Amino acid sequence: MIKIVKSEKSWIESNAVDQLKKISTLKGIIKAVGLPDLHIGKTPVGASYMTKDIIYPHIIGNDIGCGIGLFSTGFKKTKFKIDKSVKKLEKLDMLEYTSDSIKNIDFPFKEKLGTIGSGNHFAEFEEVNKVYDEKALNEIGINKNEIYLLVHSGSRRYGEYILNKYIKEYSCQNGLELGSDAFNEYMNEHNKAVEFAKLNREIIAHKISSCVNSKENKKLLDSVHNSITPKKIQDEIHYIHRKGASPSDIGYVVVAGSRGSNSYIVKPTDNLLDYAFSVSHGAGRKWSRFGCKEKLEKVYSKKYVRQNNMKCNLIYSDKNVIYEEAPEAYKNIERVIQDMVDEKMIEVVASLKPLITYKK
Ligand SMILES: Nc1nc2c(ncn2[C@@H]2O[C@H](COP(=O)(O)O)[C@@H](O)[C@H]2O)c(=O)[nH]1
Ligand SMILES: [Mn+2]
Repeated sequence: MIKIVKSEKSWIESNAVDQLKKISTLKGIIKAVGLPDLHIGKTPVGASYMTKDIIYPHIIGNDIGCGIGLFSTGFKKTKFKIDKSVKKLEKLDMLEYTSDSIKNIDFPFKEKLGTIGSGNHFAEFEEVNKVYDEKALNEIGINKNEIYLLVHSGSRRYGEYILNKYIKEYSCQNGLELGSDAFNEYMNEHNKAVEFAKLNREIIAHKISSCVNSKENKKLLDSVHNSITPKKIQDEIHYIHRKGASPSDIGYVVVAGSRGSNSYIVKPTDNLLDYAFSVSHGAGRKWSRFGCKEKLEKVYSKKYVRQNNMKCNLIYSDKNVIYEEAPEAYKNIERVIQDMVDEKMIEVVASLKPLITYKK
């Protein structure tokens, strides 16, 4: 019932495993899976659960629909001017009202559409670093000589509003029973927040691409890592709760690394029932946000903050992200990927190298 994907070489903090074990005791939880990026959170991140006849909104938390999208830019590697793009992006204010394009959209909190949000949410220009499966890359529509845009963001205040409403009205531990009004209302709002978050990533990609005068902005991949999704298994509907976990049943997904490491495009194996149809969504935190500044302040020079050893440029407004979202605060992405390859959960398609990370 509980499965932790881990090898002798990888590290998962015991507190996160304890958190996962506690959640697995909730009524109706059939399966609880800790993926290689498992780490502590309000509920553990990097986890996936399968339930029947009941759902638990607090497990997936407030950022309903958070996910990762990959977009084309049309820039050839050789033509992409990093310094020029950095200068343009430094002047971009994502909080500025988006445009007439969202005028007719009917969503609560729609003024937040097109904003990235704080913490580890980002938009990042990538070059294809290493190709492992050329055929798969062609199938996705990726040209190894071009530049791509990775966007990680969610439903902003909308998801938070939905979760707070359900926490106030219902007990987290009791969950919402299938067939109840609360279940139907939550799922209805949850599905809208998932759509909101997807649209948000598209608008962010459009704004960033326009800012650097890209001529193309096609969505190639998109995966949601915080959601509750129905899944038919042997004619019975189950509910997959993913908290910082990507679906294994939608085709190719991106597993994010950090702004100081590669990210990976992977192909999940078919029918990962034992893993609640999920794979890792990222590297996962090694350090909690608290304490990062103390650990890194004396080590980082001003120059290194702007451009790290991967030569990735950082654009930020909140100084705290320098430390709290530092590459050092995350686990080793190569280990996370290898653990999933060894477990036969994924095949690697390509790695992406970060060039510019925008966190404003
Ligand atoms: N390529 C980048 N990946 C990053 C960056 N900051 C964080 N991350 C990765 O994203 C996941 C997703 O986080 P979550 O909030 O949804 O749990 C995280 O585990 C990191 O591996 C970045 O700047 N660039
Ligand atoms: Mn996220």
